[in-house]
Amino acid sequence: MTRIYKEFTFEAAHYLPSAPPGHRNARVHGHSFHVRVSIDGEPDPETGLIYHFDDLSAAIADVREMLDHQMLNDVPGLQAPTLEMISRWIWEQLAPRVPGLAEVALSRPSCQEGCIYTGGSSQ
Ligand SMILES: Nc1nc2c(c(=O)[nH]1)N=C([C@H](O)[C@H](O)COP(=O)(O)OP(=O)(O)OP(=O)(O)O)CN2
Ligand SMILES: [Zn+2]
Repeated sequence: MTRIYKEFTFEAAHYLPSAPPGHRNARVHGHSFHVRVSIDGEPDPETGLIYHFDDLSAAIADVREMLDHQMLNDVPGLQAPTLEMISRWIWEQLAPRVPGLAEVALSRPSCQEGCIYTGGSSQ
């Protein structure tokens, strides 16, 4: 198995509805997010490609457009925009059009924290 990946960044605002009133996480604030999207597979013997980066870039651009400079809480499906939920949401957008999707790794470099979603159970 071979893994390829593409990275992108976006800036967005959010608040955490679960935070207690008055807590700083309950107030609207912004973050810079970094995302790495990974695909597993075997290179096609003819082309040498698992999946063309141009196709991955096109799928990522559509997802980025929905997140960049947005209020994440207003994005359908992101009413609780934690790293856990955003990484899962990115997976759900990409999975129908990216064969072999293996991992969505989302981080906030300024906070030294992140989340890795690899699909599977929603429990
Ligand atoms: N398990 C999780 N815990 C928290 C999340 C999360 O997504 N998953 N998110 C938050 C808030 O978004 C909060 O803004 C993050 O706060 P913090 O870790 O304190 O980082 P900073 O506010 O210091 O980030 P800066 O960008 O450096 O200001 C809380 N918990
Ligand atoms: Zn935050």
